[in-house]
Amino acid sequence: MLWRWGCRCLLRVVLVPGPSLPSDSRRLILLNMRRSAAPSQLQGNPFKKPKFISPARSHPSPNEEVAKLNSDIKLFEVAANKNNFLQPQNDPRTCNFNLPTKECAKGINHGDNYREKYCLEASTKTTLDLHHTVHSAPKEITVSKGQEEKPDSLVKYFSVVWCKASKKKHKKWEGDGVLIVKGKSFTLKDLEGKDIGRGTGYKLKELEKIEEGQTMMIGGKEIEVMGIISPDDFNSGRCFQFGGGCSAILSSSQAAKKCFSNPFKSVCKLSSKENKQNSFQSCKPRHDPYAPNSLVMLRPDKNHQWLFNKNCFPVVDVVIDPHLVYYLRPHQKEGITFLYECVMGMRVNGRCGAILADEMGLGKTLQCISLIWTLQCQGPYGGKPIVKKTLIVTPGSLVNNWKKEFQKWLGIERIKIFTVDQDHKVEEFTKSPFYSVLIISYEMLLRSLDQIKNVKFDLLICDEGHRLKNSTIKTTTALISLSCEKRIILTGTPVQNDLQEFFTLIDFVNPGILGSLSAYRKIYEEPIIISRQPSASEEERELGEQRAAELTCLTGLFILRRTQEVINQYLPPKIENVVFCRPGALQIALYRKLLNSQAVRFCLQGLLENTSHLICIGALKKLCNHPCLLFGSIKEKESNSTWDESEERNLYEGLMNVFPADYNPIMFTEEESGKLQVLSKLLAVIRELRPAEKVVLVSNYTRTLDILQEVCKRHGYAYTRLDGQTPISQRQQIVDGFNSKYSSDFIFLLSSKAGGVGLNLIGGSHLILYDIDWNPATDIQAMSRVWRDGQKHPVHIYRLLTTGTIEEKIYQRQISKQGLSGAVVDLSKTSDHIQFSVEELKNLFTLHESSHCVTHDLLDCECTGENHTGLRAAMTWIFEKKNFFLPPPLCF
Ligand SMILES: Nc1ncnc2c1ncn2[C@@H]1O[C@H](COP(=O)(O)OP(=O)(O)OP(=O)(O)O)[C@@H](O)[C@H]1O
Ligand SMILES: [Mg+2]
Repeated sequence: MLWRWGCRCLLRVVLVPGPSLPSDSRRLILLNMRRSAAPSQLQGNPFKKPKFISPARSHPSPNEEVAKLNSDIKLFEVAANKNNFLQPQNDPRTCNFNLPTKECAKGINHGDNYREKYCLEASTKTTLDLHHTVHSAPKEITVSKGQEEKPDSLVKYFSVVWCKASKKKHKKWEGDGVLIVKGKSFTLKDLEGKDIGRGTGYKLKELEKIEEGQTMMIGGKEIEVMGIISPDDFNSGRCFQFGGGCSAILSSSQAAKKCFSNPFKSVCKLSSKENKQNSFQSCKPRHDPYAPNSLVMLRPDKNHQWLFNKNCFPVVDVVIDPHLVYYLRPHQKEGITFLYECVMGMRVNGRCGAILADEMGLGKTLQCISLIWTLQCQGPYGGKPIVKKTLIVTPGSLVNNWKKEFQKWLGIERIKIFTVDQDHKVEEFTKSPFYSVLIISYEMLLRSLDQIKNVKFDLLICDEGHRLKNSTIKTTTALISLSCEKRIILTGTPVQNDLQEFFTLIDFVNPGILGSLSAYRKIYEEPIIISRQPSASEEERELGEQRAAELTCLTGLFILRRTQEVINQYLPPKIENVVFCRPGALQIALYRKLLNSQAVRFCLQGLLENTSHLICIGALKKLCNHPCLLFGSIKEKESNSTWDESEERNLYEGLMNVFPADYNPIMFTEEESGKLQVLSKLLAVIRELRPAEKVVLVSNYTRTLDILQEVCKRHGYAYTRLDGQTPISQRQQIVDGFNSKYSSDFIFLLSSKAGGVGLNLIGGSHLILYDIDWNPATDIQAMSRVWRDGQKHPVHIYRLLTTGTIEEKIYQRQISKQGLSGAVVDLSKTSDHIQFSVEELKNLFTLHESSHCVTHDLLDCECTGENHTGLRAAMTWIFEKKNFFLPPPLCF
């Protein structure tokens, strides 16, 4: 027997197989609810067992029952029958059961079999049955570890209702709960996962006998057992069914199925003459859905129509403008289809949010522009446009880039864009009916929030939206306060395995879908984090993994991430070089001194505050970039009044004596830093061998950029610079200038933290990462600035690392943790918070002086790093004194 709970009524739906039933061997029987006091019963709790109805027994006919129901339920039934959504779950791709099936309309291109691919992709991640409200009624109490185990390890799960113990005849149940019985003890949890009762020492026999319908007194609470929960439903967290998330997804499975209406045929009769005329005019799709290569969006199913087509307009195909389709890559067509279905509420019923987390350079901007243009001109109901006004919020440096992209793909006539800057205020936009798209930076948004709130935006796009991962920052609260329902986050850098940040992003696009934060913590975050700790038991590990898989599955419906591989074929080759540079003599002396400082020794003994090691790490990183940076920091600190008590004093003690007595940081030399020396020669090689090519030089620190700028000046290289201080209004101009073939700039100095995201720097084909970040995503972000659509030359990436130092250790950590950026769609990978054990700190705070590349040694690779071709060979040759090691890329 399969059963499910109706989505918005006090009724249960029971599906009974039987020989005399219709073709799909099942029918729906709608039962009146047995009781209604507990909250879940008002919303529908699938883990409450409905009254069993034997297939052989006679029931009231479905028709009789249906007659009692409201139209909502009728629709539910019809949709169910039509779409066969209650089919047995033989398909291993159960996780994606909710996804729309392949279009039925022959000859219409609905996006390159996207759904099939998506299904397969996700199915490799988890085999969980998302369609959790449809499952076999449990036959017997399930035991988690096999019947033959000791009774103490037997675990059973029950859905219950509970109230405080009382002698009243008519109980008023206070809530639903989950009862976990393990050996002689039990735990009672509410549906937010919180423990509300515990007990131990019960008679084993009594606990073993618990069955459905039984009432019991435990831990001062009276409970009634409503049903048995399978270990799988408990482990995945589905039994908690909180926050409406599950029911939303449940409904979508009914909704998102196949098309059923002819695009040219009205679904219902329109009464007035005027309506008929309107419908006649707008009945035709804007573009021909049958034209070759046309890209047609999924037609709304009956459930969607019932919800959103109250006026019974005819259903019209929504077809992407062929002018755009001509340029779209296959993954972009899929992306547009995905975004359309999300914002139209076709994927998760009643939720219109999406996260497009494609890797950098995949053209998220074009996908959004195509969506906006489509929704602004078309809609599935009578062709009526879905969106009038769109708000795009983006980092300041990208405001004009968005405008440029609109113009690039749609010209200046089709759509009117307003960008906010110093001279163009939001008022201008609000007063004019002329503009349909407002592009604003996050900073300006905060300043103009009141005016923005007065405009009714139908679509909100947050570019580089990972910055919204912190729910307490002003920008996030400001954006949450906007009433717009259709919300899209664009990010090439998805959240790095922080489950709380992940929640914030999800909750922003689809508010409430994961329930309250406290429930989310109990049901997902805690078990997942516990499972990742080395001390986790096998049971905890399994629970955590299953909860992670379920979370991935739930959110996978509205998160899409593709990797750069999908555009590799359109791009020139990319050659990545990791250049290990030997530190200079001064650097080595200072490094040794720092490692011998009291601060570092205390850190290793665990005697200092948590953050102290970060100060030590910061000092070592500065030193690797150039000793003059460390010199500057010490001088600055010395003049500070708190210097005497500060931890830095312990770190820097005696360091000044290592510098030459007359050391002047302004007069720094290249020889003092191994990396700077290599950089200077590398620039010379590029200049000599590839005079027409340009270089993007990236650092995380503005002070380091100052040094690099000075090097440019000394060598007479024309340069341009973009960092956090660059006024937003000038940023696009600087980027355009560098990208122009007429520009004489040889070098683009870029602060990766301040301006790395989203920029197109295809004018440069060499990118040098002068320093390394803990987070590999920051480096990948920077690299993606040059290796993207529009790049004409083969791209060379050089990552400079100081041999034997902390930089190598960070790099090793990066390569061992690479792949984490997939975290947004695969949360089951380990956490990457920077928490160091004393062992790790010991490793970090060691200088390896004898090796020319510790990372290479670790690989046990025999190569000498000498057999290079092309530019790499030239580099090796031109350098008179080989103060670097360049292993072949395949080494790593
Ligand atoms: N189909 C296409 N054909 C040619 N060029 C394209 C196509 N799609 C995108 N581009 C170009 O590729 C470049 C990168 O696109 P875009 O800036 O949208 O990437 P992105 O996904 O937003 O990356 P990031 O995460 O770095 O911001 C842009 O110059 C854009 O015009
Ligand atoms: Mg972008």
